[in-house]
Amino acid sequence: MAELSEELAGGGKVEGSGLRTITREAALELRGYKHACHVMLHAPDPDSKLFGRIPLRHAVLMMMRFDGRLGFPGGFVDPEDVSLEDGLTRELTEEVGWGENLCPITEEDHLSCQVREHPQKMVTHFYAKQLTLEELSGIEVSATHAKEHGLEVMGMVRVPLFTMRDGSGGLPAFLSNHFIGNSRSQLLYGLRVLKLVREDKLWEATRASQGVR
Ligand SMILES: O=c1[nH]cnc2c1ncn2[C@@H]1O[C@H](COP(=O)(O)OP(=O)(O)O)[C@@H](O)[C@H]1O
Repeated sequence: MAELSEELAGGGKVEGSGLRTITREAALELRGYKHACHVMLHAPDPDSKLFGRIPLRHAVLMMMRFDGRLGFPGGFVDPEDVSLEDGLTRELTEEVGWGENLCPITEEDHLSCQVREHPQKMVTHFYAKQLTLEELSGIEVSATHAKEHGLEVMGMVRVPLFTMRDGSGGLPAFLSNHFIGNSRSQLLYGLRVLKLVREDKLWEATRASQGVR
């Protein structure tokens, strides 16, 4: 139970990593740490209904990585990048074909930040960017033409935010996949703070995901 609350609060759990939450400002003061930035792209989808009855409400993107794990688009910030957001945009260009037609990712989109000591000293910055459904669908298409398509990125996936009547299909089954780093807790945190899934539903789905086979 304690672990669940920790994950929903964005604390997460990565075995032996010594993960802790800090502010963006404190992260930028750190010396000798690598910074990685990842973003949850999402869009309101008020009209779509699965099987004509399950309202989807929002579209949220993650990606299938080269290593068979799910994660968010993004990556390590290089020393040449002017800012964290600049590094994130560069990674997004390579991974999903992020174009200049889209609003740039800014400091205001920064959602949370965690520092870890093992296996290497690094900070993971998590962003969330709201797009229109049309823009999000455009990203799904441009990702198939991006530099890393079929290489580091095997494909974009939408996260099912609903739970099926059987109690395990949908979000619980999705959460039982393998996730890279702390991306699973980033997902839960993003869904919770942006109110994309009701907190009680999120709690239930997280619990149910432990029993999915
Ligand atoms: O979605 C994510 N959330 C949090 N950490 C992630 C995510 N994806 C990858 N990471 C971690 O961030 C670091 C950078 O990995 P990534 O593969 O994204 O960057 P790269 O393309 O620059 O190599 C790695 O330590 C990886 O485990």
